[in-house]
Amino acid sequence: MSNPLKQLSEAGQAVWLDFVDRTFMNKGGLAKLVEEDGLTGVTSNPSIFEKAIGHSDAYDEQLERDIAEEDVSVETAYEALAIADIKTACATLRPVYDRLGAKDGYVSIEVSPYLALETDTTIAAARRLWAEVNEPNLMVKIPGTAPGVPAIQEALDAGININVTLLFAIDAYKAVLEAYISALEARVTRGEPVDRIASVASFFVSRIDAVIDKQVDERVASGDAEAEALKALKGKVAIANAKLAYQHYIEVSSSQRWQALAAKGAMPQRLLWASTGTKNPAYPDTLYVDTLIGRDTVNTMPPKTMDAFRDHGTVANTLVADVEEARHVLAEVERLGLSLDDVTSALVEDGVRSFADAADSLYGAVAAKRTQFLGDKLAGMHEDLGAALQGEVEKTIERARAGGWSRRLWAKDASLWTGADEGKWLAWLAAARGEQGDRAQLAALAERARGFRNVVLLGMGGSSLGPEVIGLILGSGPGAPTLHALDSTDPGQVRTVAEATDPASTLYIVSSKSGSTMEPELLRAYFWARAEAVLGAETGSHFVAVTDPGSKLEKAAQEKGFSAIFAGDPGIGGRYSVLSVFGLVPAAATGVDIAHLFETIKPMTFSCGPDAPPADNPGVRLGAIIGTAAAQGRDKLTIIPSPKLRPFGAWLEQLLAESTGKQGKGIVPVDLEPLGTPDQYGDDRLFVHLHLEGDSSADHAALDALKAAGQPVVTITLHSPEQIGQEFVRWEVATAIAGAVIGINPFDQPDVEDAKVKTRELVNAYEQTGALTPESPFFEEGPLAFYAPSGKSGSGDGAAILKAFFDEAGPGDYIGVLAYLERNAAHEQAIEAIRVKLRDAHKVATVAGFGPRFLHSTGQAYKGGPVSGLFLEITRTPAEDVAIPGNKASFGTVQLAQARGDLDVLAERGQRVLRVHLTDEAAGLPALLAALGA
Ligand SMILES: O=P(O)(O)OC[C@H]1O[C@](O)(CO)[C@@H](O)[C@@H]1O
Repeated sequence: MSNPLKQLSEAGQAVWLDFVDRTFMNKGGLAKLVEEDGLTGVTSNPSIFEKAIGHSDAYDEQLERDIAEEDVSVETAYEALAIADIKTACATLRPVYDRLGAKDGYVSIEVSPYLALETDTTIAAARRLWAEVNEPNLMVKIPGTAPGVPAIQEALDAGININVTLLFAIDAYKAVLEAYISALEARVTRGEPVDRIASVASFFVSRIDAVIDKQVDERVASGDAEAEALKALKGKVAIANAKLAYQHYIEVSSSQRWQALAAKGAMPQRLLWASTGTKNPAYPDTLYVDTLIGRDTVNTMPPKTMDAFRDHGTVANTLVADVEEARHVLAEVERLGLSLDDVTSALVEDGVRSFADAADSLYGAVAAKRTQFLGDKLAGMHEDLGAALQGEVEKTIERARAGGWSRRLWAKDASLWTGADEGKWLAWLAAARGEQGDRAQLAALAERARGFRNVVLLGMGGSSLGPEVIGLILGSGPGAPTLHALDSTDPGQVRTVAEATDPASTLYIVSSKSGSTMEPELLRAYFWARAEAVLGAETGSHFVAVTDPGSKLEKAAQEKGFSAIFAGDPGIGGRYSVLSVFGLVPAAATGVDIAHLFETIKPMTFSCGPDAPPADNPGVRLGAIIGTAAAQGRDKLTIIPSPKLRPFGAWLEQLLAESTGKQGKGIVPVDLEPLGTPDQYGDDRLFVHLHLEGDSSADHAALDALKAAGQPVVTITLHSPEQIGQEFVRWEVATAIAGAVIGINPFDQPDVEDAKVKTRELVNAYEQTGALTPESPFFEEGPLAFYAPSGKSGSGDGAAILKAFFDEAGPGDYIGVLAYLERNAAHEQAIEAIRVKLRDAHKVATVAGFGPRFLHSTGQAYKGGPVSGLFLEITRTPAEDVAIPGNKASFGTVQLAQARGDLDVLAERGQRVLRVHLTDEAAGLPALLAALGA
């Protein structure tokens, strides 16, 4: 005996299934419905796939296979799963399609819900899905939003079957039917066939009642005078709305315009009742099927509704019954001020949002599985944040998800930050994909560099720190030269590099994005003269430049006959440039295999992609954590590296500090501060353990103790040192996102400039007068001379002055030791001792920098970031200075000018500062350590 579902088709209404699931289809569930219930179609949507893929392991095998190719994005991986299912469903329905001569037997797949409000990308997506599924009984589903309608028309015009989804309002449906007819007419005009183009208009039903009924209940509860009339509308409005939509369909079908198309074989665009599962348990479970039965329509049912209807549905020609009553219902809706227009437009918005939410959850599930399958190919991350911070982080992640931050980052949407020029500074995303740097030019350099023993890199900040990390962690390739990165004007340091590198066997890389930074200019003058004395006319062949097009350095390199000039991308700021030529040129010159580097990086770049929602996007997630921690007062990001990864912090410091430290906000990175016990820390820290698998250093136990004491710790695990390349990508994304959380532009560095200007003034004055502007210490003791900006001083002996200064440190403050000294092991040790002493005495974070290196890095945050610093600046009179060819000022003079300029600006910004000048280089530092008790 024919069951009610079958009777429906006999009454002219197609029964479709609003459900797809691989296991269900593999077990023959779909075929059974076709066979036994007369099913003639299938619809899917992002929520349906989310349920299927996100909550079962039926897709794991394919997913694991697909993402073995690591450059498969989450979206591509998801689509491959969905397309495979849709093809299976198309094959199951194909006999129906053939039997009915294309009148039915369709399977729908929806374009990405993120595109619901974009015409062009929707058209492109529809074309892509149509081509990829490549089955005549496919329908591509496009939301019938205002921007969707032109996309629908264009797709139909191109011969693609379309299921228009998310229709709630009769006017929206009218626009869609018009688009269908116009598309067919255009085809007829061009002499193209129209008899195989199918379309349905999916009119959503139950959601309307869900909203209206709620409004009715609220008004009744508030004692509305029209309570009875309002109550009479409950459960009626959605059906009335659908009935009147059908009346429009009948009207248009009988029009001459349609008849002309029908004569050419055009099939009607059927109304499809969607959202037909009953939401209100008080209503019959077959309500939205029983009441909407009519010819040339479709009802797509979730399995539960289908089972209910099969069991106890009633088939009658209800759709055209009681039309006057339907009109009355809608008139009542208006009379009672319920505004169906408002309800339906809100429902469209909700519908778009809820499909996007479902897609987020779906993409998140795919991204999480992807991470699982990538295993050790992807550096891992684990959080122990403590309940309070974790709760705040989850709120940020939800805000980021709802706001589409992963997508907006990659779309270079400046409104993610301050809406300034941020969009212009995101070319580092392409660099992360390995799209920067001419590989042939790099290979040629690598080949030529093999003839050298040393590579001397002259550059500051972003032009030196990344290459130095690569050089120190990955090392030189076999037979390739050794890297010496020089980012200082310290005469001792300049001399050390000069003495270690014979010009005859040295390749010099002068690296500056702007091409006008003072330090590389002076270093270039010095090393050029030194090389020229040995190499004469051959000097240029030992020099290469890396700089942005049109810079002063580019011009100088051309004039001097440098052997190569590598052009940077002006769309990348210095600190984000490591995977562009600024990092790749020194890496290639020292024999790093660039292709292999990007192979290693790839899993991270894809995992941080636009389609990986924040919770499952390693970069965005980390950004949410560090940004939220900073906003909650945990703004001292303390880097605890495995020994082999120690160099990474210098690069990370610049990235975090220069990007976020401005407008009195931001993150203060704390690098190379030895790990202490819980009692030595306040509640302003976030620890990041940069862990290299296999390292069993003592820090593990200390970190466990911190976690147990409630300090937040993020553990990042690299499975090999090579994965350091992945961390460049993760942290660049994280920093950009942290900028969005903190609410600043992470791509400018406004405060660095001020110190540069002050330094320039001092150096220029020196060039004219032969002396720096005079200054006098407020106190002298042996080899120590104490300076403070005007009006500030101290009393007692050196130890007392230092004590009084540091005693000002309170909770949340930090102490900075800014050493304008040679960066060498002995000085590093001395500074570490000072930091530990001060941290333990005052329970505050300590940072340190060698000047002028840190000026182009953390200096931005010290000047523009939180005004909670106490800075001890250490300068000295060098025992042996180094002259700079073509300049009156020596390196020692320039360095001192930089220190003074820096101190002035720090003081101007309200930071607390004290300078100790070592008048005797050898005796000074021990005397200072003694005065500090370190
Ligand atoms: O590559 P350039 O233009 O010489 O700049 C070096 C560094 O100086 C800074 O501009 C800060 O002074 C950094 O942002 C940059 O990385």
